[in-house]
Amino acid sequence: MMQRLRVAVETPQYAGLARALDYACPHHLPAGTLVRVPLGQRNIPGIVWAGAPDQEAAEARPLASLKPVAEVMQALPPLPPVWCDLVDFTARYYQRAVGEVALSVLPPELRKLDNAGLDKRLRLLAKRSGWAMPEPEGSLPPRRKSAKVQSSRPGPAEPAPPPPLPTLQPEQAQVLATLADAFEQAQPPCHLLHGVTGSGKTEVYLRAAQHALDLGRQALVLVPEINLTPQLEARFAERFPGRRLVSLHSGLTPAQRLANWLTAHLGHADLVLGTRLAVFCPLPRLGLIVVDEEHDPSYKQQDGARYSARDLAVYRAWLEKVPVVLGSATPSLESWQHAQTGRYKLLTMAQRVGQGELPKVRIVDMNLQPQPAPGQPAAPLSEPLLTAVRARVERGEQSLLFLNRRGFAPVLSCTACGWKSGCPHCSAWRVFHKLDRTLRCHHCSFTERVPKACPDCGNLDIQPVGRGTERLEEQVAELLQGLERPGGGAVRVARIDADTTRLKGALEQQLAAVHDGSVDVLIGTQMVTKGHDFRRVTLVAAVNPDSALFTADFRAPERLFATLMQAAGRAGRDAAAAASSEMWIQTWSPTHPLFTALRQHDFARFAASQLQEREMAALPPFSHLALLRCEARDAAVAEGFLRQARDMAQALLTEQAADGQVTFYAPVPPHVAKVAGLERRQMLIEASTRPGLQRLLAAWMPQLPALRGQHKGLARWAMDVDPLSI
Ligand SMILES: Nc1ncnc2c1ncn2[C@@H]1O[C@H](COP(=O)(O)OP(=O)(O)OP(=O)(O)O)[C@@H](O)[C@H]1O
Ligand SMILES: [Zn+2]
Repeated sequence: MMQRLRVAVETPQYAGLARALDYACPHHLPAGTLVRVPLGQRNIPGIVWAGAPDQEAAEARPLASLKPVAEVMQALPPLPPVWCDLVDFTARYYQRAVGEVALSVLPPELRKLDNAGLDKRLRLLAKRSGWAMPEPEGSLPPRRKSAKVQSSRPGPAEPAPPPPLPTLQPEQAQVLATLADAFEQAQPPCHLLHGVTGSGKTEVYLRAAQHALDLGRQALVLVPEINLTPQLEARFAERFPGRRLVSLHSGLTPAQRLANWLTAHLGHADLVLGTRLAVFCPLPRLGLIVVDEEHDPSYKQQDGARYSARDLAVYRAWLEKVPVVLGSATPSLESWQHAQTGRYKLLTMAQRVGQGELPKVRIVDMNLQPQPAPGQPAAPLSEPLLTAVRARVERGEQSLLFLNRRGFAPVLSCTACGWKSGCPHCSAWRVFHKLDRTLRCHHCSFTERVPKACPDCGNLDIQPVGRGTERLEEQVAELLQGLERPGGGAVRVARIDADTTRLKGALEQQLAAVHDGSVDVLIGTQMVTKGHDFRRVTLVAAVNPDSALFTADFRAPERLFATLMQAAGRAGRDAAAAASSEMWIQTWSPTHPLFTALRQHDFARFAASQLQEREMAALPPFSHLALLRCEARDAAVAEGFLRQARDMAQALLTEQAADGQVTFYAPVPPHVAKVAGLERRQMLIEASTRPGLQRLLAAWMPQLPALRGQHKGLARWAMDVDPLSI
């Protein structure tokens, strides 16, 4: 007999098809089953969704009128119920259609395959990896409770003997004892591991993962950036020979990503390391979630469903009743506040491994430095900093110079008429890249050759203004010319940023050169300040951190503090050299309290003062924000839409019983107002309670598509719940 099935399919946000669609099927299919269903002229992938049939839809579309499911993807076991719950929650919380979220977090390759194609892939993978094919009915391998069963399974490679384990530091041992308890609890708490840089957090993750594996479970480890996965992968692979380890991030080929996802979903992977998208990886034996550098903004997805993988990891751990560890030297103020109120369990590691000291912070007051002669570019490094770098080179130690701006110069300017290299499509400058002599817009990618003469007045003298990493590299190499390394040979300056690492394998190669000591001075963007365990770096310098001090975003200080602490943490990681390690800051605001706190390595004090300010201003975590963004060719259209949307919301609020206060701010342009020819505007909504905000959004968002017709030229809009930058 035909049955009614709800199927989640990917529909555009504005189609208004927020719910799953109904189809007919001759037999019952469990929720989570992958299917292909007809929609319009095509067959598209979908997922059977649980829940009571929609009364209204059932009346409007009787069973007999429903289209049948086109194909059941029997080759794959259904996605587990907790996975569906996580997707449901994500869709509800971040105000997106369930089908959109569900399908967008599957490997893209999976969505393309039919059952035969998938079956073929699975067989190939099973053969290559040496495991038995799943039963066609899709039964999962049973949850293994004992380690004995586990180890009898063939691993991917000939297991090498595991390396000897380091003796735990007392703080590490204490943290691990607490975590061991958590594994025993029916509903383990969320842990915030606040460990200073170099305190051995990774060792804690490794041991906790070991614990999960010993229980026959899988561990999921999230890192903020792709470029941190290879080194973490190497550390885990070395620690767990014979265990199956897969990574999940957007840098994999589609085929690799599918294979790794399948390995995890079928329960064959013991460890999954990945970036934010991995939080959705189905894991039938999940036993532990780790979120490394939990404060990192990369955990927030910036388009589609703008989810926070960190927050979802906490929710998922709660759903699956497994321990979760959020680790950071500079926790987000949201997590820190939860730890203060006892909602999260705070674990602290205040000591560096081997009693190593944290680097001494030196502030260079740029107001006191000699100014360049008129017409001359300013020197990138102040005299005292340059002297310190030279001394390191002569001692055979490494220095890391951090500048968060790539390219040669952020803008080119005509010395005669003042023309500047603006982007014709954006309200931004185009950056001068010297290597290929281009002007590139970092917002819309519009690229042109550098003009030979000023396009406005024909003057031949066009000069770079300001400095990016490419220029810093050139200038520093010049400043250090003639210097010799201890063993002989000229000083070597290298640069690592998004431009030098475009080619596959380039980053690994460049990092290897730093690790093996063939680089003396490393110049880089934020990319090099995170996570790396550089053993020979004894000096880190923030060349120009000031711009971040004075932006309008209320999170700017929190973010700058985290970045600088993390950068400082790259210095003196070898306990033997720790005492002479230094973090240098060149600034025009040397008395800024942020730098004072940094000097004392006092995160707690900094956090307390920030939280106090946030509380007074009713900002997160003391309020809850959503940001309605929209884009149109004409700014007035964008603003008109936002204003009408606001009126609608205010009308809804008077209908709803009050659940705290909700405040609407006026529509404003974001930091970069125009991108690729579209004007952007945004409206901030601030609510005193989370349920109050959620209730408003749930009633309001479905009404927005109806406004579209009244605002001709509106390109798109999106709601950003818990926005990270405003
Ligand atoms: N118990 C230990 N005994 C000896 N060495 C250890 C121990 N724990 C960690 N280490 C070593 O100390 C160094 C720093 O540890 P790790 O990279 O885990 O620090 P971290 O807290 O993750 O730092 P960051 O936050 O800066 O990334 C590593 O080289 C690691 O191998
Ligand atoms: Zn542009």
